[in-house]
Amino acid sequence: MQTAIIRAERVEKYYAQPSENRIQVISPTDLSVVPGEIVALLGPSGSGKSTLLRMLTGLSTPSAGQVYWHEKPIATADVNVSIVFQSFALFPWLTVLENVEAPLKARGVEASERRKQGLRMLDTVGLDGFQGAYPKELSGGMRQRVGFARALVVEPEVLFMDEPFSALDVLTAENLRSELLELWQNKTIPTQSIFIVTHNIEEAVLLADRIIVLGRNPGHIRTDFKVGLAHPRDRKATAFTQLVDYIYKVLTQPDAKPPKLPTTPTDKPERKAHYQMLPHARPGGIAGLLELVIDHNGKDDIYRLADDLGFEIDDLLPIVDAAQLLGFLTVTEGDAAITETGSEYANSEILRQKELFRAAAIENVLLLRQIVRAIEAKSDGSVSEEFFHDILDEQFTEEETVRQLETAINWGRYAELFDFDASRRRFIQAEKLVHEPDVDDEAETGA
Ligand SMILES: Nc1ncnc2c1ncn2[C@@H]1O[C@H](COP(=O)(O)OP(=O)(O)OP(=O)(O)O)[C@@H](O)[C@H]1O
Repeated sequence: MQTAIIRAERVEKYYAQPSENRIQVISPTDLSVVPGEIVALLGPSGSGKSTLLRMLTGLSTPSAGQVYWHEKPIATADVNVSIVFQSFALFPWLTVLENVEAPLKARGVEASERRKQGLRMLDTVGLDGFQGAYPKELSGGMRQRVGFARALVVEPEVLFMDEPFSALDVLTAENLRSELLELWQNKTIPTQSIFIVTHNIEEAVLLADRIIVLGRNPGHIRTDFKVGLAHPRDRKATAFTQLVDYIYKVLTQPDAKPPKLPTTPTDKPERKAHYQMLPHARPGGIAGLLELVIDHNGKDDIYRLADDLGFEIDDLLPIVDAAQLLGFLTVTEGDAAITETGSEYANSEILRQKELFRAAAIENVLLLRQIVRAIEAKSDGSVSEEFFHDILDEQFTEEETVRQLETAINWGRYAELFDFDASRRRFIQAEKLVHEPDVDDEAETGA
């Protein structure tokens, strides 16, 4: 067992809320970064990837638990890490060389030595000749090269990267990725370990020796496994695509225990949320996806569907999730297959579609069921949004609570389960559910 450079022990993060409640963003988590590996951290938006990265670097203090740097509490240790950011985060008023020298200056390195090391690093990342340029004169790819040079010039023991390639076009990203890998494999840089946060599953499988997938609400490790593929990796190789499919599967089934991997992942017990997380998808989008799956003979690989649609997988996943939640789609081994109800839904005319959606929503979505029950239980047939806000607030962040309610309103209105009075922020009975001739609008608004 290798000694960890960084070791997080039961780290947690929560944020205070205006109300008394606090929002837990990371649940107690153990995680070690050991020498000789590239670790990729994947997870859906909001699962706490950046939060975890910030705690591991010492930029942010855990609310509970401890991070150790070579077994010393990180706050008291002489930490040698660098971070490359998605947004490059360069100083626009400094030249390329001055940007690269900045961290050396902060460490008190003398001017001529700074210049020497800065120029050498610019050379390493392919930017020799650009030392006098300003960031605005450079392309995105070159700016990120400056970002790398600035991070690497201090010879960090661990190099952290937060989505370093996602602001770049596909070809530039590919190019920069393989150059980084080359620097690492040839040991041109003395960095002991690289920790990369990414949204891109293929990127993780291309680069990483170990992949960690986070789940959310609150953030927790769903699976943490080694990637046994030799470099250079071939995206078309079966072992590669199997691994990509496996990770899609883990990500598209947030409530399932991660399945067995082609290699052996360390499965962690899965936590069950009281309320499922409603995926933020619109009914129209769900119907569109189902039609597409039908066009593909009722079954297709999610990854290929995203490709065909020109969608980022992150944009498609909520729609897939929603269709799955409603029982219109099943996802197995990264393949989405339409169910009988899903097929009927996609092929029906609008009123029948609404009926099917209504039945599926009531059956499968706790929040919608509760809203309908609450409206039915109230003599005035209306209930305030605040009531559900307070309940959801216990489980989700403020931002997510608002989004959950927005999605619930959208689905509930579409399915005619209820209506929503936006001026009074109240859920009200849907027109068509009002059977009593004497219950009119006035009675409703008088509540
Ligand atoms: N200062 C803060 N106060 C309250 N909540 C916060 C704060 N910072 C982050 N959060 C919440 O913590 C959760 C995790 O955020 P984080 O940025 O770490 O996630 P992420 O996985 O990196 O997301 P993304 O992939 O979208 O960048 C989110 O729900 C976010 O809204």
